[in-house]
Amino acid sequence: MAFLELKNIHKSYFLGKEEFPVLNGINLSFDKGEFVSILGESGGGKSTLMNIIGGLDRDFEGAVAVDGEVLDHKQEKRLDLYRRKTIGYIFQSFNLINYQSNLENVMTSLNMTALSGAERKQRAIELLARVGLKEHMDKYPNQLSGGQKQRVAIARALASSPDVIIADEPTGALDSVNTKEVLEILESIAKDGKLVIVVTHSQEVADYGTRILHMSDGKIDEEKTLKDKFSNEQRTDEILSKPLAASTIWNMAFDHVRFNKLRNFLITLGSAIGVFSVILFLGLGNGIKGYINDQVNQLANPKYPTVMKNVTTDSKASNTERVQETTQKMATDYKSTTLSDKALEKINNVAHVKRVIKGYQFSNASFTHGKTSVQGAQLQTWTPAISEKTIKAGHKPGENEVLIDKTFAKKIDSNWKSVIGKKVTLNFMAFNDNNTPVQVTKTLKISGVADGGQAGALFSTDYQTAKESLAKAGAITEANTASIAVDKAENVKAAVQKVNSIKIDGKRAFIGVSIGDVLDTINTITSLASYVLAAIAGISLIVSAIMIIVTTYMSVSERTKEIGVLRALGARSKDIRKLFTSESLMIGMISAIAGLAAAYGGQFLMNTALHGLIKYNIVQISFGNVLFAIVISLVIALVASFVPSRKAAKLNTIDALAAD
Ligand SMILES: Nc1ncnc2c1ncn2[C@@H]1O[C@H](COP(=O)(O)OP(=O)(O)OP(=O)(O)O)[C@@H](O)[C@H]1O
Repeated sequence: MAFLELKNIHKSYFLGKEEFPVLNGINLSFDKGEFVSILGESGGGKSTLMNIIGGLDRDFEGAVAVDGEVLDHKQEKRLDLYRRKTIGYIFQSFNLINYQSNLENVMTSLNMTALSGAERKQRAIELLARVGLKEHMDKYPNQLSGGQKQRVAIARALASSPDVIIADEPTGALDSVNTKEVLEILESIAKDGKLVIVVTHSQEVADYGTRILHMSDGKIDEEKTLKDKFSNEQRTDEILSKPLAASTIWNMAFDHVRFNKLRNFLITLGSAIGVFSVILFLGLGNGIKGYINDQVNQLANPKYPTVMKNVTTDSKASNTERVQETTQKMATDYKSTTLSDKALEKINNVAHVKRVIKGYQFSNASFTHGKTSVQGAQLQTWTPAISEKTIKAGHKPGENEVLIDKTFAKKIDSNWKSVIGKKVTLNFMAFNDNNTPVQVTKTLKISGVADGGQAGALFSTDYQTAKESLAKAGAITEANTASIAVDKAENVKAAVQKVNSIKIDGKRAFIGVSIGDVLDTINTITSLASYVLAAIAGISLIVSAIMIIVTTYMSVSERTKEIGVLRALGARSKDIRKLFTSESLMIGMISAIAGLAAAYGGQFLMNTALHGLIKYNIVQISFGNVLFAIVISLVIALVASFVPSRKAAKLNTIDALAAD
């Protein structure tokens, strides 16, 4: 039984409906150890026949049997394996991969075998030595002569130790010296017990073989045996074949990214700028949020929410609107805004509330020291809700004492700390039981100086002192504000909710506000602003996606021939898809890393520059931001390469090999 048999092969090409028969019933048998030349006029169908034998063409009638088994051309997987294991291809135009060294070109075929990494390398070096090119193994194909290139191609074709070597015009591009050398190598391959089939126009080349077949009109019209076939003894160097490993595909993609340095650098730069700006804006959002939180927490103790009387009837009103209405009412209908002891008792009974601290709040107070005065200040009584961190000198107010704002202290004396112990006169308007305004005046000793920072001026007195002053002026002494001490920070929200749900006479009685609520609102606004800015910056990521699409398309069309070669070597269609996807992913990953590095650089510069001003790191890139940058870059790369990489995978191998 012959090793390779062609049974009644028919093949036609169609132009529209018109049929052009090329092969008209070919019946041939080949054995191992043969060196068969196929001669024939141009256009006679020799290459077409080779593509069928080589497992590149599946669209024909008839059968190809190897070792007695008929190949099922419908099974792509089976054909991939057949090309990988049984067939070695040598082309007229060498078809070496130009961004791989000669050694790597041979390794590409060996990477589809089960040999270990070290074994592959050793075999590649041995094969290059066999074709006389060991010392050229680290060169690239464009650094070799035509003859040398063809010898690298032969080494590659032999790499997986296939049983059949198909060579389509292997010496067509070579001079007579190189032709002879190549023919000698091909003959030695046949002597090793392999089947060598060579398509040629040259009688001289044909005469080198053991048998000549002549093709005419799609048929074998002449057959001549020149000498006995060489030994066809069973080879001992059979190598198990294996599909390309993901790591190999990744390495090939990396080699190609490196080969096209400038182009890939520019795309990476574009994408990295997108990642950089998005991440910097998100980091800035985090920083601003953190800064505001920090400022607010320096001002107020989150464990002490504030309570005012609710006077709003509109059930849909927000707490901010309610506070506004109560504050306004304090100036027109003061009595309606006071908190009776009985009402406050209800708050005291709420779970997690430890105690209720009564207080006052008056707007439009004035403070006078000698000729220096401040008008329209907000006065409040000291409560633990105010953070002691706000006190920059001195202490909180005790009996007949006042804590004044730093700006006012500076007006009194540029050495502002020296104002402590001095006297100021406090004046403000309160109301009596008839809602008639009464003037309250009190001279107080300055106990300390406070700084309200971004939140505004801070003036506070002791509650008892304020109460006595109100009583002396005949004004209402009931509290108009209160702070509640909650046992634990995590219970604040629940306690405030409960306070807000208390009803007296069927109406909502209180407005409880915690710093957490205020911060929630601020944080929402800040996040929103930073997301909007990041989204605007993100437009550049869309541009980078388009760039990746364009380059992947360019890459596919530039590398069409390479795709054909890889397929002829036995790479699967999904390997080709993975190759292009890996390349995009690599560019996406490098862009993400470069963009992140730049964003961290920007963070460092901005924080260093602004630290003197605000004593806070205003850009804070979080781990979540980093993760987001990486994920978004990879997703963009994946989406952008989706169509082009599929296009590459679907290319017809024969057409791809014929590409210029
Ligand atoms: N993809 C195709 N579509 C249509 N016709 C084709 C296609 N490929 C080849 N042909 C035609 O089939 C015939 C055989 O082509 P083939 O390349 O097999 O000939 P060949 O004997 O190898 O020629 P040459 O010696 O010039 O390389 C030619 O007439 C060619 O025009």
